[in-house]
Amino acid sequence: MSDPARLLRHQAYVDGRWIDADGGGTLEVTNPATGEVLATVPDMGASETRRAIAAAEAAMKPWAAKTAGERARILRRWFDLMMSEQDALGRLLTREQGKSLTEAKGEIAYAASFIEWFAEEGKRTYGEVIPSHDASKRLVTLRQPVGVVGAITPWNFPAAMITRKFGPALAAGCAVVLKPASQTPLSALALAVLAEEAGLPPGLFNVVTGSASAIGGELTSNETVRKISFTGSTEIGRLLMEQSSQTIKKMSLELGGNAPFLVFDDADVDAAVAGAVASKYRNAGQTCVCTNRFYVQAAVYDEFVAKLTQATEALKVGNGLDDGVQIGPLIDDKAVKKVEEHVADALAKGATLLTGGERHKLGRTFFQPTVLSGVTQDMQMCREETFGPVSGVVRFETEEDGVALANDTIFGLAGYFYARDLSRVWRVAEAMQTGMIGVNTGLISTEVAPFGGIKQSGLGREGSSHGIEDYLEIKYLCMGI
Ligand SMILES: O=CCCC(=O)O
Repeated sequence: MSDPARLLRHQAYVDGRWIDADGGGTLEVTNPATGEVLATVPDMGASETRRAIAAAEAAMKPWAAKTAGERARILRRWFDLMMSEQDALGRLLTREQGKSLTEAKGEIAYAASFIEWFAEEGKRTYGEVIPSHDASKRLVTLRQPVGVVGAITPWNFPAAMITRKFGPALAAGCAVVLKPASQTPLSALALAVLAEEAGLPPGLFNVVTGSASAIGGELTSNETVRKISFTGSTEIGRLLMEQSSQTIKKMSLELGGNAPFLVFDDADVDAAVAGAVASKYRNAGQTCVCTNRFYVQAAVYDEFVAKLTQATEALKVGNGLDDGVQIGPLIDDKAVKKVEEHVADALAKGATLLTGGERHKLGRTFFQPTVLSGVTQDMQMCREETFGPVSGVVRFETEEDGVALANDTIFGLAGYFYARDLSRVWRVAEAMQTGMIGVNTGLISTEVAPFGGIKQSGLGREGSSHGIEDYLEIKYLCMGI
């Protein structure tokens, strides 16, 4: 096993060099489970970002000129290194983010899977020969890399949200400037260490740490950047879209969700409870596809609520590095305050607390896994993402009512439902307004399927054979013969 210290970097990575901020400023990265300062990273801004963009532009030309197979071989080495360092990367991720080590190591495998998948997909970016409208002309399309990409990634998946963008971008022949979340830059820097060791040429993978507004402002206004790929809140996505409108950039936005989870009266309730726990409590409820609202049909409501409460009470809360822990701390105090606000709002409007409801006795940002029944659509927890370990359950009567409640939101990322009647399964799947649906399952994420939302949950798809499209432009050639 390698020395884990080699993966813990205190400098940003630009043009193949490890560098400090121009002004020497730094930001602390802390462990949310203990408060320990893990490292400091450079507090950079617009000028360092501009240099990273220039380096990316220069690096992209020879990279795009390579064959897809040549690019794939380097990406494959990066994948292999990530998998051989799965334990060290997972531990670092748990320490900066808080999720359990089992989930963190799972995230590393998930992150690596995007590199492996897109290394191969890069070989299949076919053009077309179009049957011509004119006997003296031949029509052909090429697919070419979009250009320099600005990527902005969140703290809840500090590794996988990076590779889900870098995998297709690099495979397509692009170069990327990344602004990782300030709470979790260490995984990003560790990935850069491994990319360098894999032989990725300098300038293709740049990590600029520091001020979100200054770095984001430069990425969105700089003409060299031809695409922004962002995962985070709808509010910030809107701002980035507005800022990018001046230079008309291509946008991939994976934004907020408010995922409904419906249980119909023909469902296998035990399976629904297992799916509910998997979907709701993943990463302590801090996942954009985590269930946010439960809707349960009247006939199975009491049984579902009782079993969900029992399963929730059995969850082990603690430091993600400790054995058997399933729920780690929330990312920061602001996150806990939002959860508290949603619980207080629900109770004030008539919901019933069945378990949890408060900060955990472990202190810091730990919160008790919570279940509330008698939740209604006007409560904050049905209107916006709670992003914490809180299950609010709403009762509904008819299938139409359930679907209408599920669709009553500006968001449309993921949705889930449990039902056994085949006609109902098709009706509900077609009627639900989300980009992804888990039917009789609470886990849907994989590199081989298209991930993304509709409505105000975003634009574009990541992962799958579609995920590389966003990093390619179609060029049409009309050839007179
Ligand atoms: O929270 C964002 C993404 C989570 C996932 O890919 O399942």
